[in-house]
Amino acid sequence: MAEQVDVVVIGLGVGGEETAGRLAEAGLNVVGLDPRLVGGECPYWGCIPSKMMIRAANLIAETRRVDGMAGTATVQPDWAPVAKRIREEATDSWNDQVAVDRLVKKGVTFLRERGTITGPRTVQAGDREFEASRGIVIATGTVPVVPPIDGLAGTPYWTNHEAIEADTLPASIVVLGGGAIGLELTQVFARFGVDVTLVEGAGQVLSMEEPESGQLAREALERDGVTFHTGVHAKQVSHRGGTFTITLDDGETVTGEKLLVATGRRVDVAALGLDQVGIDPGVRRIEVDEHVRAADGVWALGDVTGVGNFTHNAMYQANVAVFDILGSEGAPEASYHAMPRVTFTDPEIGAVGMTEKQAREAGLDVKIGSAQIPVSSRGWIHKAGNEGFIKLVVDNERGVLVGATSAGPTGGEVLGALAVAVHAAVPVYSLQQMIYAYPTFHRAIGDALKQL
Ligand SMILES: Cc1cc2nc3c(=O)[nH]c(=O)nc-3n(C[C@H](O)[C@H](O)[C@H](O)COP(=O)(O)OP(=O)(O)OC[C@H]3O[C@@H](n4cnc5c(N)ncnc54)[C@H](O)[C@@H]3O)c2cc1C
Ligand SMILES: NC(=O)c1ccc[n+]([C@@H]2O[C@H](COP(=O)([O-])OP(=O)(O)OC[C@H]3O[C@@H](n4cnc5c(N)ncnc54)[C@H](O)[C@@H]3O)[C@@H](O)[C@H]2O)c1
Repeated sequence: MAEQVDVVVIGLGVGGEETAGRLAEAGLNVVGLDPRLVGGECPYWGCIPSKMMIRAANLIAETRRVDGMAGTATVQPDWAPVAKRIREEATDSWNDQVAVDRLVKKGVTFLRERGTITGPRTVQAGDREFEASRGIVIATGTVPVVPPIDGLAGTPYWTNHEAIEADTLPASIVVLGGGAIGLELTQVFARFGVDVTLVEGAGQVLSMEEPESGQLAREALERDGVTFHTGVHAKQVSHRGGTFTITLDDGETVTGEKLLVATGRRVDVAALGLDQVGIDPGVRRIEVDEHVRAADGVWALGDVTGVGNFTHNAMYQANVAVFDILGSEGAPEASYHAMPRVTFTDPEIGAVGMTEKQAREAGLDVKIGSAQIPVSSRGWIHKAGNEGFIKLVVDNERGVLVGATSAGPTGGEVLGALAVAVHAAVPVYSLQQMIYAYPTFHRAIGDALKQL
């Protein structure tokens, strides 16, 4: 006999945890299910520990910049404090008791179980079944893509989990995939003295962003000693005597003590019972409308929707779902035209909205404005580590920005101003009349606007 509740949330990563907690605080009877850790990828194997690693790696790089600018400094990189901080401060050694207690305190019934949809409003969790009168929220995230490369399966390759959990670093590593995960971790490893070889199948790294961004990231990582192979795929992998040997499809071989597979993410919903609610179980992502509804009485949010694999998107969609489920007045409608994203390499590469290519493919009358950070006043003062640029993508017909990139020492922070401009469709004329504080990095936005 199914137990009666208001809402069942399947998956308690950042999106599901937020949704379950807020609905329970609003007085609904909520069941939250997750067989793994409450909080999901971001706090345990994603954003937070990886940014701790990046903070440490950037300290090393900044120290190396002292020479010639502020005296002399030497630094002896040591992974031990980084691993300790990740274990003790970020993840509690991958124990979610604090998060579970927080959720339960909000009133959520938490079960460490996998959820399976068994009917339009019913979910099985272990030996219990729940009937959710308001509906079901799917927030099951993604899992790493492991390409079907000959010999790869069965080898002790790393995904982001093993990379984040590493107590010690190898002498060398091959990184497969030059997206956000590949680039961020590659730079960390390289700055801690690991010999890194990065293999990217596309013609350049960070291929979804502006070509200038990929070029900038590559040059920065090459300065850190990274070797790149772009436009080639791994054809064969072997692991013998503690060494990975990867044969590429151009005939070259690369070797490393470890192999990190960072070739993207995929949804894993085949066994979720989506057919019970009229959704094809073979989907590559669960499509949602502006209220993040996926079907009658079903909401989906976060990475599983394929809108953008970012914590801020999961939180954004969670907010939309909460308002809709509660039937609140003035419920917000989701819009993704100003989706921000930041790759936390040094220089940081922030972007919002469309790239130039996407805008042209959308048939817009595109105009581009750009500025180089090293020749801006702040960039020139900054000197060592000042690489970066601003690129603005304008819809000339509407006279507004539809996209922008901000790369540089604080590229992710400077992005904030550009995100507002794209989000609110601030007229370019108005942006041109703004006063940009001197001498800030964000003042380069004003320089780029002068070209329009
Ligand atoms: C190395 C790395 C670095 C990252 N850095 C950033 C960053 O700096 N900024 C940023 O915005 N994003 C970053 N991300 C992405 C971010 O982690 C994700 O976008 C975010 O975690 C998505 O949240 P989610 O709730 O959709 O899914 P997840 O966090 O993946 O959580 C999904 C949960 O669902 C559970 N689940 C799956 N199936 C079931 C089922 N059938 N029943 C019950 N539970 C189930 C899983 O166990 C999991 O706990 C990073 C990711 C990685 C891997
Ligand atoms: N700072 C951030 O916000 C942040 C950081 C890390 C991850 N993330 C999110 O996590 C998700 C996963 O990150 P990711 O870097 O794994 O994925 P990604 O999709 O960003 O990049 C994967 C890369 O691997 C390449 N690739 C695919 N198959 C390959 C193969 N067989 N050989 C060589 N290269 C191959 C692709 O061309 C692509 O460049 C991303 O969607 C990202 O949004 C975000």
